[in-house]
Amino acid sequence: MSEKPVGLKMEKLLFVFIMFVVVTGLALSRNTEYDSSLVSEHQSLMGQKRDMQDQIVQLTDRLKEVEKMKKHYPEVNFLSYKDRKRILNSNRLFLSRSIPSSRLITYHPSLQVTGGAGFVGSHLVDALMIQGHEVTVADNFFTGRKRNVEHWLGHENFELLNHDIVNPLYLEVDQIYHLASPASPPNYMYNPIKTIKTNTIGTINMLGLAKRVKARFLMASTSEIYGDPEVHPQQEDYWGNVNPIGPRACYDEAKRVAETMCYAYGKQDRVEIRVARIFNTFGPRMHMNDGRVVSNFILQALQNEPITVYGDGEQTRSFQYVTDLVDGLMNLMNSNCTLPVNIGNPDEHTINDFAQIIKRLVGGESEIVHKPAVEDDPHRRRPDITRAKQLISWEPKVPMMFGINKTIEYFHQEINRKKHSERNIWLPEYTLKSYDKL
Ligand SMILES: O=c1ccn([C@@H]2O[C@H](COP(=O)(O)OP(=O)(O)O[C@H]3OC[C@@H](O)[C@H](O)[C@H]3O)[C@@H](O)[C@H]2O)c(=O)[nH]1
Repeated sequence: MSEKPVGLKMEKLLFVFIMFVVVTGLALSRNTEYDSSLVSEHQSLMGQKRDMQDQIVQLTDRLKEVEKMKKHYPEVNFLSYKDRKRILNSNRLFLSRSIPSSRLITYHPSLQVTGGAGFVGSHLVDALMIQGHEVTVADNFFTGRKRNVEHWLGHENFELLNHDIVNPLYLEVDQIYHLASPASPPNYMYNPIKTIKTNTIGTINMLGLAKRVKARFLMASTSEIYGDPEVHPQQEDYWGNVNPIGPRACYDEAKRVAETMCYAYGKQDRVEIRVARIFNTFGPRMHMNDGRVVSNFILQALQNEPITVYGDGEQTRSFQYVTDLVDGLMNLMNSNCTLPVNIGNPDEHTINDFAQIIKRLVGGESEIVHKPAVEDDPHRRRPDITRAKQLISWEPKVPMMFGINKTIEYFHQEINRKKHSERNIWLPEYTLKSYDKL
């Protein structure tokens, strides 16, 4: 056996040692890299976690805000589809070839209130909604306001259409409350032609709709059809005393012809009609610029301005609170009575008395002043409500002082509004309890 030289052995040993060092070094360096990549991965995960936690906090805050904004509707009665008299044939409108498809409205409410965003209309909407009906409002916002029905927007039983009834409207309804028209003398005199069109063409359109879908139709007529009455109190069979070319004629005569059209459709086309002759009415949600005596006097007294009595103030009016009127309209609609019915409170006052009452209830420094008399202003007005009592079991319940105080409260809030966000939404005065009998 040949002996390897020592130098060669040493070389080998050195080589093995170097290899050992190199391999170990490599292995060690790989471990370190592995560890550092784990650390950076961990750090990035922690970063993501923090981001997500921030996002969760932000989302939770937003959810809380949304919860705050969530609409809470007044509680409404639940009526089955059967009780709602809902029309079930959802294709019925589409089968009619005479209706342009752009005009088709594909849902099927059971009640329609024209002028439903107005003062009286919006209170009626409240009552019908709380009873559990599906209500469609058609309003052109000439004197109505979205705010009056804002508390129902988005409710599944409610629909609001920006629609002027001077144009035809096609939808499927069981009952039509036709209230659309300016009602305050300054408003209806401001645009007499529009007032005439709304009450004539608009009424024809709505009667046409009632005829097509076999809906019952209630016409909101007025005590003004009696004109400056020569009979006192006014019974429904009094024919009235109207100046056909005076400044009030656009309203008085248009409402008279609207009544005539109702009875013509009733006779010729068997439309089920109801006619309410509405006497002076007041309450919350009257417009600040309404111009009628109740809102004028309250606003003047609240702002310490002179209370303006037109003429000698010895003319009389009988004032009803709006919820009484709404009850009367619904009683009439659901009765068998096809005769015109006075809906008003026979509690009669001179305008001078009325100015004193408002001044006393509001307080303040206002003086009562007299302004020139209004042309053709009726001298006396008081409803005879015998027919309403007998045929629709209705009479007013709300004492005038109670109603006036509520109206003062409303106008007080209204004049103290400083920002648009202060909505002054007058919530429904009806609750489910009002309809215990349902
Ligand atoms: O600031 C005012 C406003 C009105 N008045 C008087 O108060 C009386 C009532 O006037 P309103 O304007 O409130 O109402 P009117 O009775 O003239 O008409 C009303 O009648 C019944 C409804 O159908 C209508 O809402 C409306 O036409 C009138 O004699 C009027 O001249 C004032 O003395 N001062």
